[in-house]
Amino acid sequence: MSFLELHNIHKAYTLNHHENVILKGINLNFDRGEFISILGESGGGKSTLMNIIGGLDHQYEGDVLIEGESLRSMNERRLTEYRRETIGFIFQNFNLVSYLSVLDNVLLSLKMTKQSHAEQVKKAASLLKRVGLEPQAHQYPNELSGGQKQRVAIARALASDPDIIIADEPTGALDSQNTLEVMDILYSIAAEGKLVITVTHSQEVADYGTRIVHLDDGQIHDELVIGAPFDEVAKKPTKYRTLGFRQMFKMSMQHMRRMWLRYLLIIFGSSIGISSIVVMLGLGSGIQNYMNHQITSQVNPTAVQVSKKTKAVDPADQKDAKTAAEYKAAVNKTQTTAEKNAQVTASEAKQLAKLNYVDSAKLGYYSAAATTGYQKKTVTSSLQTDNTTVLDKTIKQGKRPKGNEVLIGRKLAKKLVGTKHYKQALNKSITVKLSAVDNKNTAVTINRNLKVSGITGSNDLSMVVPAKTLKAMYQKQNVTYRPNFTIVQISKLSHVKAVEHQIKQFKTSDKKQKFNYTGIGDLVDSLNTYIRLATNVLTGVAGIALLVSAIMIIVVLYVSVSERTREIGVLRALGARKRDISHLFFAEALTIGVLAAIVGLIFGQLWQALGNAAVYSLIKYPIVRISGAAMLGGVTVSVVISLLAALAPAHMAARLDPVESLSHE
Ligand SMILES: Nc1ncnc2c1ncn2[C@@H]1O[C@H](COP(=O)(O)OP(=O)(O)OP(=O)(O)O)[C@@H](O)[C@H]1O
Repeated sequence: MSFLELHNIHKAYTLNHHENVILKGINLNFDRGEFISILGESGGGKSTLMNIIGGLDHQYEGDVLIEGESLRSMNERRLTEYRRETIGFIFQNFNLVSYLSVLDNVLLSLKMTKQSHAEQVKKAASLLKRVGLEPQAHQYPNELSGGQKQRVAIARALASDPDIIIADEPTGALDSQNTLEVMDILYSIAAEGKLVITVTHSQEVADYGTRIVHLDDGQIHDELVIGAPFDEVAKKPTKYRTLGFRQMFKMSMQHMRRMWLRYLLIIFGSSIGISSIVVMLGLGSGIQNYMNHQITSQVNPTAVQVSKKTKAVDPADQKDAKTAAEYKAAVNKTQTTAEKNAQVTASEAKQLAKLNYVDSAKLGYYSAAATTGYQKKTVTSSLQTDNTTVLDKTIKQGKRPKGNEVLIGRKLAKKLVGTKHYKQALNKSITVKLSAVDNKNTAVTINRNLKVSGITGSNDLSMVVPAKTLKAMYQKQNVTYRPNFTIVQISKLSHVKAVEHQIKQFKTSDKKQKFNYTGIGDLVDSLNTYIRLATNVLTGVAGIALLVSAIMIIVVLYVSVSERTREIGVLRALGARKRDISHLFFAEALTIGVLAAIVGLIFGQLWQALGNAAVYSLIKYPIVRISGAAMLGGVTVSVVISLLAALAPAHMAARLDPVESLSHE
């Protein structure tokens, strides 16, 4: 059994329904230490045969046996292994990876061995020394002569220490001096006990070998042994591995660095999409925050004022009155009835406090018909007991009322002490009067001097007094204190609607709605929903930019696949798996995605700073607020979109036929 055996190899191409038979039954045996020259005219099928031996082409009839193992029986994984471990390819047109240095080109093959990085670099350096290119280790292929390039290719082919070197017209593109040098190296490789198979149509080159095989018109015409094969040399076993994602990532980086302008532009383009998305989200949350800030600085949106739904009291008694005294009594009675109807009882407040999402329900009293007197002035005003709807933020001068104190609105202060010096109302004693009906159905005036503890920014004639004080004032005049509202404090703004819905469900005995409620929580919540909706629409529109960038990435990657088709062929010939090839493009997409996200976030921050600076003098509030979550979302979207964009190009690259890739022009 020979080391390598070809059994009746037939190969045909079908072009335009016409079958073109290239190899017509090739039977050949090869052994280690042989230096075989396959000699023949152009188009005779030499390269086709080499591709079959090298495991690149498996569309043929017959079989190739390597140490008795049939290539035909090998699956994809085993064939890749065969190319990686057994075969070293040298091509007529060198096929070096243009964006890798000489050293990295050689290392590419070594990366598929399990040696340490230091060992790999040492081995690469020694191979370059062997082919006389140590000084050029850090140069790039386009800085080398043809002969030098071919010597790099030889070093690369030797790097994985394969048993067979296939050199397809290695000197075809070289002058006689370089031909001599390259053939000397190939000879020395055979002398080390490897099987070297060269393809040539030069008799002079063929004469270097130990055996010449004439292949013409797809057939072996004759074989000529011109020298003894070299002895086999025992070699140290090499452990192999596949190219991992890290290696492919590194290669992608090297490729992107060489094509930096193209990738810079695509990263810039994609970053516009990401920055517009994060800025739109930031603007949405900024506007929402601003609106909420503006609203909540005036009112408490989580406090709902609940009062009784009342009907006008039938004044029948008044109509029936015969004397002035009877009429007065009827009027007083009507007022008491109205007050009773409007009363919110302690047990009702308790029921309201028990509703879902409600923290508390506190009773209070409101009257729209109070009067306020200061010196000789009397002003009709409203009065309410202190409660959580009166925000500290609204008190512009002084503080909340305690004991015999009252908090008044700015407008009332202006009416009482004059527009210019209204602040002087602070700490002044004013008279607060309310007309009421006592327990004996007699009209009385509730009256007390209260000290102005504070002035609110409110533009109405309002007074706020502590509930205790008002209660005491009522009791003093023998008037029953009947709270007519309760402040329902809700745990969260988003629960206001739900609580209001529950309040609506309270019914009177005649099945009518029992309570009215006033509050702006519902409105604020709806407003927030609209802003969120508008933000989502704007973000969606900004997302179109992302779609465009995804298309740009797809185009760039397709261009990249097309430009790198030969490189893909070389990598496959060196023993890279299909998956390694797709990793090459996923790594590029990942890099584009991450860099675009970073640049996009930087732009976003820049827009945020500019936008906020532009409107700050106007609203004194940062209108763009890019949150951490929006930034994280931006990065994720960018990376995911880039990877999705890479799917089709990476898949196409991985499925490229190695032979067609290598002959790609
Ligand atoms: N993919 C292909 N489809 C169709 N025909 C092909 C294909 N590849 C090669 N051929 C044909 O096969 C024949 C043999 O080609 P091959 O490259 O093996 O010849 P060769 O002996 O190596 O020639 P040269 O010395 O010029 O490199 C040629 O006639 C060529 O046109």
